[in-house]
Amino acid sequence: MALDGKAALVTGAAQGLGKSFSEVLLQHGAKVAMLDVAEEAGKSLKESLDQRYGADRSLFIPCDVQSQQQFKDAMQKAVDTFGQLDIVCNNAGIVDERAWEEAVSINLMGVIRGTYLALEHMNKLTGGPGGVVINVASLAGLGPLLSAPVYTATKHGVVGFTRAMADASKVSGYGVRFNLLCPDFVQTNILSALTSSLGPFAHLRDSTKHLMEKHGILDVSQVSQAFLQLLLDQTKDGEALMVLGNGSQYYPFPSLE
Ligand SMILES: NC(=O)C1=CN([C@@H]2O[C@H](COP(=O)(O)OP(=O)(O)OC[C@H]3O[C@@H](n4cnc5c(N)ncnc54)[C@H](O)[C@@H]3O)[C@@H](O)[C@H]2O)C=CC1
Ligand SMILES: CCCCCC(=O)CC\C=C/C=C/C=C/[C@@H](O)[C@@H](O)CCCC(=O)O
Repeated sequence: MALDGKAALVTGAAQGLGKSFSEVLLQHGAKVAMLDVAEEAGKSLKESLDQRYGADRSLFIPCDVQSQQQFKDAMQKAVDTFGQLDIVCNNAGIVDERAWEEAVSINLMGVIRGTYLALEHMNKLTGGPGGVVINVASLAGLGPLLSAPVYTATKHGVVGFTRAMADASKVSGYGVRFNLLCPDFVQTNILSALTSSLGPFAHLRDSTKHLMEKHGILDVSQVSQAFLQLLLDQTKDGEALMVLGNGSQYYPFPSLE
């Protein structure tokens, strides 16, 4: 299978998109370390996956991506268990326009933390095997959502950071590729909790609901198939794959050179 012998780590893996990414990785032969703060959901998922794929193919590690020590220890445990890491998906994220510092801490700082920790283990200049990092942004990382300005900021930050890391890696010779997944609306807990997530911008929820009606709502399986497409295309580096109701397409970033 396409990912035989590969070892992956996914954050926010216990539910929603991260759960779907973990299942696709296992279906295609990879071993997966699943990190999440949702311990019960994570343990339940691990039990289910053990039945389908065997206990040695996956690992659930309770981890808050806001904690440097927890994230460092979790990634080290994954490397100790699987021998190395070839794939890291920084997926964990929230929408919370009231507790906006937490949204920045998870959505942006957590992605930066996971990217830097992944590079520590993958960097060919320091004896690593190389690899690929896929950071989960959003269409809100490419265009603003007026009902969620901080969420928009975190996702725009993930886009800019990931593209800069791809360029830095190419010039430095790290042997690590960095790409972005930018899904449209997807039916997960984030969408279900939307009305309570917008804080001072809740009066603008109808604008986003109209956008959801216009764009449609994706199933997690549509996004995880795009995740696999991005993962398997080794020509992609510094690219953003948009996942839309009518298919997936790479965002045409303008050249500023
Ligand atoms: N659902 C949607 O419409 C879209 C979601 N996204 C992004 O996809 C990613 C996954 O979100 P969904 O699966 O939709 O939401 P979800 O709420 O179903 O799953 C998010 C997972 O992340 C975990 N998590 C939250 N904070 C964490 C932390 N501090 N440390 C570790 N794990 C943590 C949660 O426990 C949960 O299992 C997020 O980055 C989100 O911004 C992007 C575009 C669209
Ligand atoms: C706040 C809900 C976030 C839900 C999780 C997501 O990341 C979904 C993002 C999906 C689509 C985002 C589209 C952004 C479009 C903008 O470029 C602009 O066209 C929208 C203008 C209207 C508006 O701001 O509502």
